[in-house]
Amino acid sequence: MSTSASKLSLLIVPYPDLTNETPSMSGAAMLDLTYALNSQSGEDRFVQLAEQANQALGETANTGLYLVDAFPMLKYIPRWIPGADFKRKASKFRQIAVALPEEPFKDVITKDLSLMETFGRDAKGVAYTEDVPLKTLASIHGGGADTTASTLSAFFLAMTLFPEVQYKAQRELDNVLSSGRFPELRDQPSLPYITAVVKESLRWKPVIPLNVVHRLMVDDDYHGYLLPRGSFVVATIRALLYDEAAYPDPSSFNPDRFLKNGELDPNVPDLATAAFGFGRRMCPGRHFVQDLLWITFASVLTTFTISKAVDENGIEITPDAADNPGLISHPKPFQCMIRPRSNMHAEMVAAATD
Ligand code: HEM
Repeated sequence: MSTSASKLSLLIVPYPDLTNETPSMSGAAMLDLTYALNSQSGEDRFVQLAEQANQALGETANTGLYLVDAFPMLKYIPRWIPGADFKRKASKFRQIAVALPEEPFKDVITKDLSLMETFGRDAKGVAYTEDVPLKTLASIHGGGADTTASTLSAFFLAMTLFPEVQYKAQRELDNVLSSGRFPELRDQPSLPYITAVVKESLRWKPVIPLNVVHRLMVDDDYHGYLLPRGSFVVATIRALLYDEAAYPDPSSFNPDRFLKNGELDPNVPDLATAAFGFGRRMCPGRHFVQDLLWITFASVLTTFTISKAVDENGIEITPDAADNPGLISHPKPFQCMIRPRSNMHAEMVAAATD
């Protein structure tokens, strides 16, 4: 076997469950972004901490799931009483919630004493205590990992189920990039279809379908309805992104809905306002993550083809497009095949990852 052929076979990967891979990919990216820490595998303690924290959040953040949400006095019952399972869970989750900010922060602060200097001072000129960077960095690390993994999985699922979209995206990439070159963010204006694939991935599989619950600080008026201070407000993000009037045939993965005459259509509602939440607490990572998704999708589609996996009889396996519900929603586990588009593309990937 020639060198390039052996490299190629190494890169052909049938993924038994792609949703297992994406959390390590995004977890590693978030660790690098927040703490400049390098993680090479999903076994990394800090990547796992973020995954565990998100699982805990998924189990607890749906208001009303536990009786204690409605009757706070239940928090005083002893742990050993039958039905007090929520207390045992809460103490386990608390350990994770404490470890998530503290462990990576300690790791970094012992190596880089200038971190506190970098964080600077508050508006009154007072130096921040360690609590501020500790919690700020953890909210970025924890907030970015699982959400991004969800959209990465949605993208691989869409490419498996909608090969015509993938083909169109690859044609655009091939036309714009001279062969042997990876895309760069500065190529964005020339690659509107890839931008539309990012938008459609965020719309097709809303990451936080019911948003994070908000509570009103003051009375509010909504079309004549009084919403008293203290009310919980649940924004149905999924309903907005599946609104037939704005997005006809919403279950189809159709990036063209964002385009007109080969350009992004400014008249299509800007979904970023819905997929990333609302008001003051709107996702602060939204600009960063859209670029991260763009460069990831563009690089993957430049070099790889994603297709259905086949079973032992050679029959294609069509993944179920359904979701695993939760505060952060993920596509159900699915199989797919990821292989380089050609020997040249295999060489490109091998050279970039050497
Ligand atoms: C596909 C990716 C992402 C989606 C769909 C998403 C979506 C959201 C949503 C819906 C919220 C709640 C907004 C609200 O309360 O109205 C949120 C909050 C937040 N997100 Fe994201 N997010 C993503 C990626 C990221 C990334 C990459 C980061 C960090 C780099 C991040 C950091 C945060 C933080 C810190 C909050 C809490 C903000 C606050 O409560 O003030 N997110 N995100």
